[in-house]
Amino acid sequence: MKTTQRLYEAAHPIWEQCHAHPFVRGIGDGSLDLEKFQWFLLQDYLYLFDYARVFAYGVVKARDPELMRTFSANVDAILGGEMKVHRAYMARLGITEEQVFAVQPALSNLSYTHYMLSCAAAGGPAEIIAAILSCSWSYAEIGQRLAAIPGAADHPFYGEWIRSYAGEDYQKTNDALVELMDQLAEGCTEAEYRRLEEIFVNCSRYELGFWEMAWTLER
Ligand SMILES: Cc1ncc(C[n+]2csc(CCO)c2C)c(N)n1
Repeated sequence: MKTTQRLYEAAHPIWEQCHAHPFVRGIGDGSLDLEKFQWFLLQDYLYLFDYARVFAYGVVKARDPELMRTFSANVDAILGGEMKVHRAYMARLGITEEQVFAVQPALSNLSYTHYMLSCAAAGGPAEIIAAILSCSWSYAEIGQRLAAIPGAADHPFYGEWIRSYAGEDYQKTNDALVELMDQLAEGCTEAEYRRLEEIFVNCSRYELGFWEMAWTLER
């Protein structure tokens, strides 16, 4: 069985809780409170800077120049591309970047990003991709599932969010990370695999916590 298939199965029950979470369902049926989405957006914007830093650790730790380029391209894509959707929503909601940086990260957010950063600092490229993958992959699946709900992708407010994660570009970016995880885990021992699974499952737990943080407006 592929490494990523094992990882997927290990995290599956937590991912199902993400799909069933009222925040995610609310994006799908358009009923989500704007206040909750706005809080999510502010927290997520802060999250993305640390997420980019996790990839930056990959640039430092990679021995192979091609892998270095991959990590570097991801840093660039997050700081440029991923943040475009956020900035577009911030413009619609009248939020400036200065206002975002004045916000304190919720502990669920801070704990999540610091966990990823500590895994990246202690580990190598495989641990870094394991830490990054549940974020990328779970959003790819959430985007696809939400886009399959009739009318959801055409919602005047939440449609753009759904289309960006369900879109081909984003799905391809995620597929490349899934493939990279399998490459980097090739030939690893069972003990090394267990460490990757521990990281992947913990990050999935943090993903669930992030939805809950936004839903409860955790300060
Ligand atoms: C809490 C949280 N988890 C996942 C993502 C999704 N995400 C973050 S960066 C990126 C680009 C691919 O590496 C994607 C899809 C998010 N925005 N916020």
